[in-house]
Amino acid sequence: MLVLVINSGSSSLKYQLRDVGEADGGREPEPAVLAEGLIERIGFDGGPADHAEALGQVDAELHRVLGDRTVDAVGHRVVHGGERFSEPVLVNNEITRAIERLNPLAPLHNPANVLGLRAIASKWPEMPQVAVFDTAYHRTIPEHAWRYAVPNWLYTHHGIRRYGFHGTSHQYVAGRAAELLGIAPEEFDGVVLHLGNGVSATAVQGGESIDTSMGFTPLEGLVMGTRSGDLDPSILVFLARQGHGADEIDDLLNRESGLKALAGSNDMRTVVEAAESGDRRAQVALDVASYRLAKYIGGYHVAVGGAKAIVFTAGIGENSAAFRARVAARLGALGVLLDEGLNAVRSKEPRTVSSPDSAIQLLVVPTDEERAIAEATAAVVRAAVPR
Ligand SMILES: Nc1ncnc2c1ncn2[C@@H]1O[C@H](COP(=O)(O)OP(=O)(O)O)[C@@H](O)[C@H]1O
Ligand SMILES: CC(=O)OP(=O)(O)O
Ligand SMILES: [Mg+2]
Repeated sequence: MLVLVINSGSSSLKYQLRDVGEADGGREPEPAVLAEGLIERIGFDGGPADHAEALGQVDAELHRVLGDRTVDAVGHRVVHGGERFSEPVLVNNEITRAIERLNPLAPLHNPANVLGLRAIASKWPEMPQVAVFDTAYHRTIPEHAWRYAVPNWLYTHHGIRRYGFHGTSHQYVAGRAAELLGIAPEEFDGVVLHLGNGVSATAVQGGESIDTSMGFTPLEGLVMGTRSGDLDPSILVFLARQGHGADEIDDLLNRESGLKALAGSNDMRTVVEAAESGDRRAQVALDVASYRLAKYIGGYHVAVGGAKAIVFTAGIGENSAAFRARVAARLGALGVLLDEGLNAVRSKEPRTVSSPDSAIQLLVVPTDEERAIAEATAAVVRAAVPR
């Protein structure tokens, strides 16, 4: 089945065309990537006017690759699924409107996801479309972990609770980690660290998410490329009283904070290089980021009743041996021992980077959100349209 995977951002559209094989009882072979690309500057000078025009460009590229074969289904990454969506769903107008109603909860992501859904529906009205939600995997988080200690109307009226994000990645990576350990996914107890531009950690028990560091929005939790993560909420009140507006505070915490604020760059490669050549701000940035992460790992080790593995994934987790080493060095109290030789190996394969004496295994498992979305899309469409 040919599945087009769409990850729409507010001014960008990432796509990938995958050929997903029929499940034959065993593990599916990895779906082949037939085409992929990124269209940027949507709505800006030099770029396409809107998402519909961007899709026209994708269509032209697909024609070139496919000849007279056609796309069978489209799978979308949708960041916020609220409380309603705990599984990937086949999209219709009502579902699209339900996703649109969640726009205020993820203003950076969901409006673009809705544009993508509508653009495809008007271009290919008969095309089956599936929404795969970042929040879905975290629907198993128990109330003691998702509830904020605030008056209940904030929840009942505004949906203010913790949702969690990057779920497609956390679920995929937890499954691959279980495979590497030689156990079933339902037997996996561990901590998954998605360290990309956005950063989140998830406590996984029995293969399910039981806690995660992002909350009501993807701002809570760890230090990220440009996001602050946790801070005292009174800081916002203080800034508001000083006359800073909501948009300015939003910008400050979402786009001007994190590594960018601490070290002058949101790119981990640049920060590590600067730290290694003696830049003190960069060293402090790495200390803050790795210390905060180590505290979450300790907390989640307790939450899952003893982690069997700590798993690194995404751009930084997969590629930055230096950052992994800094995190591991702070986990001595858990009996964690990094193998420096294994940690230095560059590879695209899931692998162990701890020494055999480590009390908890350290794993590196490359994530593949597009693959997970393509496979989920194919499964939903096959179940809905039996052949
Ligand atoms: N070889 C590398 N060494 C260190 N950091 C890397 C490397 N490659 C990518 N990164 C870091 O990964 C981060 C981006 O992660 P990624 O998962 O691609 O983000 P996103 O998908 O959220 O845009 C950046 O901080 C980047 O510096
Ligand atoms: C939800 C989120 O933070 O996504 P990203 O890391 O792609 O920004
Ligand atoms: Mg990412």
